[in-house]
Amino acid sequence: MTFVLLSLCLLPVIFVLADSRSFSIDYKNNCFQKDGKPFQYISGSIHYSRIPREYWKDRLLKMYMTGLNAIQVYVPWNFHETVQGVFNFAGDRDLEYFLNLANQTGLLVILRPGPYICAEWEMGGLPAWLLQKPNIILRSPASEWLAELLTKMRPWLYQNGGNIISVQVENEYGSYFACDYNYMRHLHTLFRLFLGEDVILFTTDGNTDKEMICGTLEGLYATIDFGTDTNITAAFIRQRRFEPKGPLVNSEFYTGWLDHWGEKHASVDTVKVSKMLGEMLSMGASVNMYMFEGGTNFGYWNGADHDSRFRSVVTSYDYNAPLSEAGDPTDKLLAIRDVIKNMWIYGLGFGAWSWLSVKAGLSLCYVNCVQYYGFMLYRTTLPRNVPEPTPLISPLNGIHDRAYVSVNGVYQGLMERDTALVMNVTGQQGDQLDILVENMGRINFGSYINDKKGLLGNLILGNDVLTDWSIYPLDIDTAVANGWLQAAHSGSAMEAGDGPMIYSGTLKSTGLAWDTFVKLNGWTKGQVWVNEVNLGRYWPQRGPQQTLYVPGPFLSATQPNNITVLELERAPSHRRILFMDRPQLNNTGQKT
Ligand SMILES: CCCCNC(=S)N1C[C@H](O)[C@@H](O)[C@@H](O)[C@H]1CO
Repeated sequence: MTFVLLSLCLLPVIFVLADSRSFSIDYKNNCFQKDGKPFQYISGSIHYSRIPREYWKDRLLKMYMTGLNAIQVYVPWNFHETVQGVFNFAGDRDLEYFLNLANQTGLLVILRPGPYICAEWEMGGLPAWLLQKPNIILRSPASEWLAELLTKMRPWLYQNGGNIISVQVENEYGSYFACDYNYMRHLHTLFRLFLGEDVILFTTDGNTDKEMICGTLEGLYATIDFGTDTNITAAFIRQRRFEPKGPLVNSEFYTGWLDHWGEKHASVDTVKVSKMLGEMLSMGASVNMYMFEGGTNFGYWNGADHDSRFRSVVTSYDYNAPLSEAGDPTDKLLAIRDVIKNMWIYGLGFGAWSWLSVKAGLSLCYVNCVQYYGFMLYRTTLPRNVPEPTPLISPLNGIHDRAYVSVNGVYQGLMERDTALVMNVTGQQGDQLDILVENMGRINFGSYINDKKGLLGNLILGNDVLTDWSIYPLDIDTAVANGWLQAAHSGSAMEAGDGPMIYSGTLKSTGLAWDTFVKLNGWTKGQVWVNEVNLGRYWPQRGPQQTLYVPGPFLSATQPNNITVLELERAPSHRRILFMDRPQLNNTGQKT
């Protein structure tokens, strides 16, 4: 059976009333229509939650200058409702300001409000406080959040005078084990309730029959996603099985890929990306490039994956994307720009015809202690003398995710989820045992997203089950923001020893506040704050990322900048950190 994939969209002679705006699907001519004329979008993903507000305009302009006519945007629920019932759309969370900038820049918007978004973002965008509810069922309707968000978004719909041309419901739901059509129907009802009947609602799923079968729903336009290792024709044939008519759409064409700690920096070939983009566009497909600008997982916002084992995503979301993490154009961007330019040169512009779219017995985890991110301290005493090295065991793999162990303040070593479930300890009965537990980001994809953090199971020392824990949520971010740590350390030049230690210093202002990249050469693993901003995690010993991006707006050009480093394992005797003019994202395991 031959299959016509060309999506010719001939120019119909329709006069559109000046003040009527519409964006719809033309099922007869297999394309989108904008104000009655054929429309093919060339879009790029950009996540405002990963870029300082001061740089949004810069990134959007660069995307426009590349030739894009649309952007695709995730809205992370936990970014806007970190604490239940407290909605935050200010500053770096000012979504409407971002939409307005895009509008001013001439970019249309494909909005993806989830409520689950995946995105290598903490718990796929779902707020950690959901896990406080016993027996919570994740990926469920989230009516209050959707009411709050979608009510805000309605005026931004294209047909209402804004720039949102379509809205995605959920995210690759077909990849989730549940395959619950009633959940998707409930979301569909909510989206229509708050957004009205006109906006295009769509789904995106991976390029397999199972994913498309479980992720699609009558009334939601089915789109597909795939990268450079895919046969375009085969993928669009699969989409056609679910949408026999209407535009061909690749909603996530992977221009790069994500990095996990300990793995090689991802890289996707520029020639492959530009060649496939050109082929899809010449078939008349609408394409969104994922990512076009990746940005950074500041603070604790990185997610994690769990296939054979837990794998935490690194701080940089550079993604080997056309615009680098710091917003610099790459050769990949230039190649993409040429592809799009050629589309225009051959008169395939959109105006013509577009081709061919806690005094417990057992430790409590984070959310029960009302701390969702970062670090928790679990403290108890040794039940007996252990003069000889004695195994401390997490029998149920209950370390979520890394534990730094000290006895009477002397560092003993570390334990790690999936990979280091036992270590040796010595001490006297009654000695203080401290376990500092680090949350390395909640799983954002697949069946394990209900990813609770902390000590989730008993620890056993020799033959003794350890109990009588005291639990301390460590709000280090507040301590840094209030300068409590500088005061605590002033004058006490502590020896750089092993184990968790806070270091602070100042970066003298140079009259400039430009972008820079901090390199912690010889350090092991920890967290960095510049002034009161938590830059994210560093782990040069494991790589591949060796530097952390420091956006200029985080620095002062006139005042000394406070730098705070929480080193979790071992600091170098020199205790220096470097501020460089370029990133280093591709060295697995630092070469000290
Ligand atoms: C390692 C498994 C990654 C699963 N995620 C996949 S396939 N992806 C699809 C997902 O929709 C998007 O949010 C991103 O998470 C993207 C990967 O960058």
